[in-house]
Amino acid sequence: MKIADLGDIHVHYRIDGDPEGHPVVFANSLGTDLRLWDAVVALMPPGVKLVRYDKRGHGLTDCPKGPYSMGTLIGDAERLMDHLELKDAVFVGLSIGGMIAQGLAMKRMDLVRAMVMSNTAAKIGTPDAWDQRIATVREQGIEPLADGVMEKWFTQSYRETTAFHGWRNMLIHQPPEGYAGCCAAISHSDFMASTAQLTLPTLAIAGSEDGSTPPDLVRETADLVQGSRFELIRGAGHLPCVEKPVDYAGLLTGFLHEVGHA
Ligand SMILES: O=C(O)CC1=CCC(=O)O1
Repeated sequence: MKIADLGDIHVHYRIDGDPEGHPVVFANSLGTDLRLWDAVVALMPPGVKLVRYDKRGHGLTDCPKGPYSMGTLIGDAERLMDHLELKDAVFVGLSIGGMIAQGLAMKRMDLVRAMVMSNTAAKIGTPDAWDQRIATVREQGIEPLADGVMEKWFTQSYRETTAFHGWRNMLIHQPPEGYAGCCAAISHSDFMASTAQLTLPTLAIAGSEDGSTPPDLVRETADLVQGSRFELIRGAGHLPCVEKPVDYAGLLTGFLHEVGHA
């Protein structure tokens, strides 16, 4: 197991692929840990260094008291990349991970050579809805939210599989403090103005049945970035890397070739 000591936080990360290869960094969504990328990582081409991590309050990373700010989450990604001496990465961010990607690309162009904005937006949800979610988690834990969240994450047919139960368990086993802390970070974030200033190779990916960041929202966000293109994965919800890993890995591999990373 790999843990980075960043001074005020211990961050769990994992490296697969070629240690000397071009870096690809994966940042996952709210309520998930780095296993989110297992199926996609297994399908990546040779010659790339695949780095993933658990954001604060999730997985095996420390869970400091919340609420967290998006700036702190971006700072964690930045400090982890500096710690691992990663530069010129393709940064793949899903949902809140995609918000981290947008913020990091704005702050540190030396770290982010290109980005994948997966199932994300410049602004996700409304502060009222996030406040309600935070209140529920603080009073009752994550379980009462789980069925509603699963309808956003997965299509009906995936929700009938055995594997589905593992993802539901992943959600409800996250520390409530960390989950609520990240909800607060999303609630207060609006990257509309800053993302509109970005110019870098960008692949936006949406899932046709995504109940959290529907395709039109992802497309609108991608349109803010000069150098972006948009791809839709059919038959997938908010986590197409889980539901359609072959399609997802195919898009990612094509993009890595385009930017000279594979
Ligand atoms: O859990 C959800 O509603 C989906 C989601 C929104 C932001 C994120 O990271 O995941």
